[in-house]
Amino acid sequence: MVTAYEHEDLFEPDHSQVVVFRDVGLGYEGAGHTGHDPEHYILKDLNFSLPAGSFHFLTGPSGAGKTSLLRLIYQAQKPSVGEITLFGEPLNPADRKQTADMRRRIGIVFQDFRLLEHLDVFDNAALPLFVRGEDPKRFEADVIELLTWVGLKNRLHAMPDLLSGGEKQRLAIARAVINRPTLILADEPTGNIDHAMGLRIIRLFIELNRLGATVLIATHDEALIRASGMPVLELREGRVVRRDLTQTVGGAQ
Ligand SMILES: Nc1ncnc2c1ncn2[C@@H]1O[C@H](COP(=O)(O)OP(=O)(O)OP(=O)(O)O)[C@@H](O)[C@H]1O
Repeated sequence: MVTAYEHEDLFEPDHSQVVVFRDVGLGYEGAGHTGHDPEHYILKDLNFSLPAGSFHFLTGPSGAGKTSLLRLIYQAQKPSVGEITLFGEPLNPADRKQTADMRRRIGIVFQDFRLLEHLDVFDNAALPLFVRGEDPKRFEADVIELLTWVGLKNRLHAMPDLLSGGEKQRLAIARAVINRPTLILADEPTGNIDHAMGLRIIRLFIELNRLGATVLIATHDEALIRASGMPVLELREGRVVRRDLTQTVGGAQ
C-alpha cells in the first residue's frame, strides 16, 4: 500500500531545493540520428538537487554538457526524458506563464555577455527594470549602487565596446542580478580574463550567495575553483560524477 507519507513529495512543493533533476536525459538531433535515442543523449541519468542558498561550480571537460545543463534550467531547452523541478514546481514547457514567471526568478550571465551595444553601461544594467515597466526615477539609485558594487561607478556612461573583458563581465553580472533573482546561473564568467580579475568576479558571486541566492557557475578554471574553495558539481560524458555538499543558511546539504 502506498501511504500519503511516501508520496508526500508529489503533492507538497519542496522549497528547500531550488533545482531538482529526476532521471533527466537530453539528446540533440544530428549526425544521422533524431536525438530521441538514449544512446545519443549528451546528458544522461541526471539525478541531483541544488538546495536553496547553495553555491556550486559546474565543472567537467569541454563537451561534458555544462552549457546544455544550464540551458535546461533556464528552459532554453526541454529535456528529452525525466523531470525538472524549479522552486518546488515541476516544469511544464507548455505553460508559458510558468516559464515566464520562473525566468524572472533566474539571473543569467552568458558566456558571450549579450550586452546591447547601442546602450551605455547604466542602461544595459537597468534594462531588466525597463522591461518590467519600472519607473526609471525610482530605480536610478539602485542601479548606481549595483554598478558601484561591481566596480563600474566611473564607467556609467561608457559604451560596451570601450569596456575591457573584465568590465563587460561585471556589467553582465550587474544586469543579471538587478532584479534580485533567487537563482543565479553563469556560463564561463571568467573566460578570457586574467586570474586576479577572475577571482574578483567569483567573489562577487560568493557575496550574492551569502545574501541568499542559489548560485551555479559553469567553469573550466581549476585554479579558480581551488582558490575559492567552493563546492563542485562535476559532469563527465553527460553524467554527474560528483556533487559536493554545500554550506547553506540551514546547514550542510
Ligand atoms: N544545439 C546543439 N545541437 C547539437 N549538438 C549540440 C548542441 N549544443 C551542444 N551540442 C553538443 O552537446 C555536447 C555538450 O555540449 P555543451 O556545450 O553542453 O558542453 P560544455 O561542457 O558546456 O562544453 P564547453 O566547456 O566546451 O563549453 C557537445 O558534444 C556539443 O557538441
